[in-house]
Amino acid sequence: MTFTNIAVAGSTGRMGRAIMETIAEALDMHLSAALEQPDSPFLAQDAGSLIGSPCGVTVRSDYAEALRGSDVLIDFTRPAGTLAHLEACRTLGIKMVIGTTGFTAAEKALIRTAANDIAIVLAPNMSVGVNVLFKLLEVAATVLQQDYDIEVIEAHHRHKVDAPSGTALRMGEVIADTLNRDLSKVAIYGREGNTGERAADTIGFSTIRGGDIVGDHTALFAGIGERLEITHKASSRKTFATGAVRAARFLASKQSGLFDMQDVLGLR
Ligand SMILES: NC(=O)C1=CN([C@@H]2O[C@H](COP(=O)(O)OP(=O)(O)OC[C@H]3O[C@@H](n4cnc5c(N)ncnc54)[C@H](OP(=O)(O)O)[C@@H]3O)[C@@H](O)[C@H]2O)C=CC1
Ligand SMILES: O=C(O)C1=N[C@H](C(=O)O)C[C@H](O)C1
Repeated sequence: MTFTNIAVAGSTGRMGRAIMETIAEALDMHLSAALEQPDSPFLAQDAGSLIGSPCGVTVRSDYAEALRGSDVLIDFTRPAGTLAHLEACRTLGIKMVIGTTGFTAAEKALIRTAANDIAIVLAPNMSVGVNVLFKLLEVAATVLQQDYDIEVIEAHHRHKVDAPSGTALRMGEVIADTLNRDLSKVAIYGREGNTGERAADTIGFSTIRGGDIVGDHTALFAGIGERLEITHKASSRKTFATGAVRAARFLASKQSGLFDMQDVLGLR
């Protein structure tokens, strides 16, 4: 059997640990590098010891050097970190699975450009359930059209730093695209004070942060006399980590191009 050498960025973070656990369970994957920031207290420690199975791969911050010999980098960090790793991967010809959220439009354009040279999967949510939810939103928006007011509600743990979540924003994009609306013009990010009546065609976003909520997302279609709610609740980060490793496998046959989980799961 041939192994795919996987490097993990943000390796000591919540997702980094879940991804290293999933790699450790996979028969066709090998952890080749574990990356962290230069001030990380985990530098030089065995990355496997963080998940209870030492593996001889130490946590390193010299990413341009540490990445040599890897086939794919799985990156769940922050936009600044991902963009630094992107340049190194482009130089070294290493493919990327990017789960980081919170990119600006300009930052997403940088990722799109890099995908001319390397194959990249970029997705704000790697769970199968959320990617099915995106398809359900297309059906709901197509049938319900402008007679229903649309709101996206998301809830996450107290440590999350970006809002609305990348998944909520993608839900808004899917709905807006289906209805031929421009999300940048119709999105309402929270309401306060004397807001006036709800404007038709807007898509509202509400954010909840608290405790250890892994990730809940609801699309609400509120009409007259009824409302439809489509909800996904993640109860473990394992679902995202499994999706990320599946995305790394998908990239084996790709040399360049930008893909998302709809491509990986055959939902396009
Ligand atoms: N696509 C998906 O399915 C999912 C996406 N996410 C996204 O993944 C990202 C990470 O989430 P989570 O694991 O919970 O976050 P954590 O804060 O637990 O982990 C982030 C890790 O990245 C490191 N990091 C932060 N900034 C940089 C940088 N500039 N360069 C290199 N490394 C950096 C952190 O190091 P340090 O601790 O030293 O700051 C930490 O180890 C978020 O954007 C989140 O929204 C999360 C879950 C699922
Ligand atoms: O930060 C998180 O935790 C998550 N972030 C992703 C997002 O912003 O959509 C996906 C998931 O809901 C967990």
